[in-house]
Amino acid sequence: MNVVVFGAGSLGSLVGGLLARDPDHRVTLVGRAAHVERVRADGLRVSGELDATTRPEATTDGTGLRADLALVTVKAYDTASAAAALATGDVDLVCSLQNGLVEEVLEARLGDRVLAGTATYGAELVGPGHVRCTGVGAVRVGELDGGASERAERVARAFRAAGLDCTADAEMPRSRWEKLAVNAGVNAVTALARVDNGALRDPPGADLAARAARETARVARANGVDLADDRAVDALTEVVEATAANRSSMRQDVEAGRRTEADAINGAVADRGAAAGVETPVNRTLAALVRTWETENAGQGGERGDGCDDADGEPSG
Ligand SMILES: NC(=O)C1=CN([C@@H]2O[C@H](COP(=O)(O)OP(=O)(O)OC[C@H]3O[C@@H](n4cnc5c(N)ncnc54)[C@H](O)[C@@H]3O)[C@@H](O)[C@H]2O)C=CC1
Ligand SMILES: CC(C)(CO)C(=O)C(=O)O
Repeated sequence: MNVVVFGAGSLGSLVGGLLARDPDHRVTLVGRAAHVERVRADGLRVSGELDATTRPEATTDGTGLRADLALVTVKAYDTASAAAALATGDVDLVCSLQNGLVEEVLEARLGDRVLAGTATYGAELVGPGHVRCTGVGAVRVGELDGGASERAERVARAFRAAGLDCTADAEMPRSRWEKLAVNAGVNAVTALARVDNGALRDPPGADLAARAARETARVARANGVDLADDRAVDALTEVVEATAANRSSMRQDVEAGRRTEADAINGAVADRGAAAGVETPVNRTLAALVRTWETENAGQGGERGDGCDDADGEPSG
């Protein structure tokens, strides 16, 4: 498959680097200058829980690209600009692996080429040309409205051919909201309290996170998605246990002084809840607290800490 990975930061570099292990795939990373230059010169190194050095192509220009599949791995707030860039090219399928409710943003610009996806691999960009795998997880892809899908199967086969764990999911709407419930419970709480995910195993963090996840399940049901409260809380509990030693992505953003994805996670739950007449006091409060922090602090961290600064590209939001 000819695959473009739009947003070669942590997750995009990991997934793109691993996909490039299959010589039958042609992989192109779209990223920032320092990272792109290093990948072109020395290849992409994957370390940590997986070990590989591969040679994907790399570019800073995401416009006019031709691909069978574009994986979108920018932060949620950069989704609209990624969609605009992809719309200038010739891409058959587009699949988000992001957190948060972003697929509708892609669909508005790119139409029914868009598949939904979730990823539980953990990734951290160490520096230009080098990404660390902090957790071997799994990828799910499927139709936004659910149902069996030949094109999702094709994408899943391409991932598996390169040794990634990937399933075509006929129940993608539920899987997507389940992942949202997990992120609604984990991300803002760990970012605000500055704790590892494992702190949510016990009260009071566990109770707060479970309330955010239950609210998300209620909003999902009001939006026609069959996600039971217990299933959302079980998913949360499993992820907290499996990632107990992790710094959540939102905590990493806050500690680095970067903008967060709170709008696409807790904010999206609160907004969809309001539209459907469902009260979401926990998600609304978490989103407001993170936004309050962002107003005073985000953007003051300067360096990304991985040497792959955004300063040489489009501003992030
Ligand atoms: N890092 C992880 O372990 C996981 C991340 N996710 C989700 O995946 C998404 C991406 O997360 P990360 O990889 O951690 O973020 P990241 O910030 O490390 O990577 C995004 C990259 O996209 C680049 N980018 C944005 N617009 C661009 C453009 N127009 N041209 C070129 N490059 C552009 C940014 O400069 C950045 O390097 C988020 O929604 C996150 O929640 C989901 C599962 C795991
Ligand atoms: C699964 C989890 C909560 C792992 O930390 C994550 O997706 C994130 O941090 O964004």
